[in-house]
Amino acid sequence: MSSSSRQVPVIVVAGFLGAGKSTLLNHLLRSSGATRIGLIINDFGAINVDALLVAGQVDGVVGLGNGCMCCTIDDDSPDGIEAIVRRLLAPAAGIDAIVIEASGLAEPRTLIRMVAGLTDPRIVYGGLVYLVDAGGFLASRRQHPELAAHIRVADLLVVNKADLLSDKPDADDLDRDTVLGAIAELNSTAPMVLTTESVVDPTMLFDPAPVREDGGPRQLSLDELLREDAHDHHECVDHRHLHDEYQSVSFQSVEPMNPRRLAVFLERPPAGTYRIKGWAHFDLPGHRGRFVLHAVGGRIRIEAASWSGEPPSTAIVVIGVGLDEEVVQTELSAAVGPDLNDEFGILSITRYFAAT
Ligand SMILES: Nc1nc2c(ncn2[C@@H]2O[C@H](COP(=O)(O)OP(=O)(O)OP(=O)(O)O)[C@@H](O)[C@H]2O)c(=O)[nH]1
Repeated sequence: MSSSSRQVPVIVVAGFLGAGKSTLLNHLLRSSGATRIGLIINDFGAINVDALLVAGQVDGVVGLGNGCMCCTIDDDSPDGIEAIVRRLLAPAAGIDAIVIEASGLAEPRTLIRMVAGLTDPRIVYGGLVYLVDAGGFLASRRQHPELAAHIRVADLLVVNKADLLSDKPDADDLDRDTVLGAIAELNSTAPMVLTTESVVDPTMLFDPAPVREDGGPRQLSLDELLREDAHDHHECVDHRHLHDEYQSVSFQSVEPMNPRRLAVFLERPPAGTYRIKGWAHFDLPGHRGRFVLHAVGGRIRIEAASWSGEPPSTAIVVIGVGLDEEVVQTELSAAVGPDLNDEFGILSITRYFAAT
């Protein structure tokens, strides 16, 4: 159990592909002071990019790759959620809160049921925090009406990427009032915080008190969910989840990449691509570090990072609908091998460095 005798809250962080869930975890890890957070990170691709990027920075990270945990986790297995939570609760770990980052395609209701169904008396369900990409929300919702149901079950709505919203009359999908109004209409009871870089006050997540208030909207929504007939794994058979439509293709190379050709891949990815994430190494003079790559609905961001003692390599996961795996592999393979005469090729990558 944790250093205190309180129950450890288990918080689920969900949200569509690229909304800012990992950014939120990183923010929590940096800003939670003495609170020790245990992380369970589920990723859709065969390479668990999110967990690999967090592991090494903190203890208590468990990665669950290759499929949404809402369908692939077997509760009774040694790798089941119950067993993982129990491991994190070992007294030596001194964990005060457990945060589960769901894959961007997970079904939040199933995750809530999964956590609420945990029997260990040392934990308490800490609520569903749902991240929304403010810039992509209206378009994603048109494509996936089921996102409305995800927002309805949230206990805390984090509307992230506020920097992409605009007050200009011709802002269309980026119009601030329209976006916020559409989200509020779906869930008027959950508190909504508008953020950039997922900067949320950690006390909004780690105070478990609101969940125990009888009769509050959180408790009611949980009760309703628990009463629903379609239970546990049967739900995966009976219902279509977002991830039924999506595929992921994973690419790895130990050979350095060609920055210019990789930038073209990110800018003009194969048909059906929505999300690209991972890291690359270019092994060029002055640019031998890790380049963390992100593309969400066509928006590209690249960050410089270190290898933290790992051997340099490239690992990229491409997620989308109707992806042709062979095309993805062929195009990424064609971007292997730097051109040492292309002195300025790296600029096609560094131009996407996030302004900080
Ligand atoms: N413009 C902008 N980009 C952001 C903001 N917050 C996060 N991002 C970027 O959005 C991209 C996706 O962020 P992640 O935190 O990896 O998103 P995620 O929800 O974990 O992604 P998946 O796990 O793939 O679903 C990254 O490039 C982030 O740097 C923000 O407030 N504004």
